[in-house]
Amino acid sequence: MTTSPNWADFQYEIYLNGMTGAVPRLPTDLTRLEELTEQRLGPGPVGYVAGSAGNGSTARANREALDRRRIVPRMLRDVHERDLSVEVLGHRLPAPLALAPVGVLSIMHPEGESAAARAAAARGVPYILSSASSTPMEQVAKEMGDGQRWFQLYWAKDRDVTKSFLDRAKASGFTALVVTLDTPLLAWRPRDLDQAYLPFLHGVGTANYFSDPAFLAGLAKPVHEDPNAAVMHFVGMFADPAKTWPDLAFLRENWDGPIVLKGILHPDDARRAADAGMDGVVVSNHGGRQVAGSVAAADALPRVVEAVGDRLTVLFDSGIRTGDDIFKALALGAEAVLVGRPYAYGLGLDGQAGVDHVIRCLLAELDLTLALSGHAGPGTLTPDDLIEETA
Ligand SMILES: Cc1cc2nc3c(=O)[nH]c(=O)nc-3n(C[C@H](O)[C@H](O)[C@H](O)COP(=O)(O)O)c2cc1C
Ligand SMILES: O=C(O)C(=O)c1ccccc1
Repeated sequence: MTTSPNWADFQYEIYLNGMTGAVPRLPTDLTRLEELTEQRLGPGPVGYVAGSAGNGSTARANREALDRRRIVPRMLRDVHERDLSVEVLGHRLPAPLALAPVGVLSIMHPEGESAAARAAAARGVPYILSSASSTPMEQVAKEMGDGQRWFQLYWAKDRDVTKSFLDRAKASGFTALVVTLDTPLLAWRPRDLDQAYLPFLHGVGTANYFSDPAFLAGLAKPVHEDPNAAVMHFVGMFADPAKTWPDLAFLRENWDGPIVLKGILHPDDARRAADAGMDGVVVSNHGGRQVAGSVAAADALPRVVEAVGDRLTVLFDSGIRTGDDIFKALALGAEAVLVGRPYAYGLGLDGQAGVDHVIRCLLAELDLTLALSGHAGPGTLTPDDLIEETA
């Protein structure tokens, strides 16, 4: 009995459609989406999505660390029936994939996070809604039906706002909480600086705040009377560089479901997460958008898995672009991966259908890579399935 769809069927579907002359609306090599999106949407919004910290070396290192690891395929291991499903945080997922929290998605498409969330829900893939979404969480939740939803928390300075977000997320059916720790400040991002472009200064990505009673209580005037003051209030409070490990107790007390800390790169921080009663970590450097010169996420992953793999759920993101990238992250010990920019570009190019395309390409390619490498599912992957090339 398989609990997961046959993801590789997408390949047959494409070739069958080709018999009537149809080709996919978007490229199946997802690394081409960034350039296409830039051609269609122009440099402003795409610059924000594609941009990273400093001179881009962290984002490049993320790719190099995945590329440097090569798969060693095994033969004659009966892979005719495959199941990509995995158990993550007490839920069975149809594949080891979730959509990463990406804020301000209305700069990519008018339906923004709602369209991405619907695409994820339709494939059974968890959607992690950003605190900085363009649409209030209640609305996005409603559009997801019974799709799995996790809420990403930007841990605000103001306790009342944080508490209010947690209560709203709970009431809207979000099951897991993903707390992003690597963005207590926005990093030095030259592409945004050179364009002097930050979406939320234009009121994009503030919907959860501007619809929040605790946030609104801190404003002297209603948002429509003084939108600039509201934006400045958001900028001053959306994150808090003064937070320390003991502060996690507040989140643990106010959230019943699993809590995952996002942005963990050091094994000692992973151990502290476990000691603080957290349920998981996302090994991530925010897609290279925060610390310029940071360790590549895939290079940090094995040490974190070694430190806490037996105690915590270890997830991974930063640089995943293909099915074989997912294979590699799983072989290094991640239980599932998140993908960020590729689905944002899919959204920009073709709305919900574009996000669906990205999900199907990634999982079809993962399925085929597993099969061709001698694996009927993620469960048999080990670090031994990779070799690391030396320069
Ligand atoms: C445009 C953009 C906005 C993002 N917004 C958030 C956010 O609101 N919260 C968060 O935790 N991470 C955010 N991230 C980081 C992603 O969750 C994820 O860590 C990263 O995109 C993974 O790398 P990848 O883009 O190479 O897949 C954002 C990333 C991008 C590209
Ligand atoms: O741009 C980002 O990477 C990000 O995480 C963010 C932070 C604040 C608002 C929107 C997105």
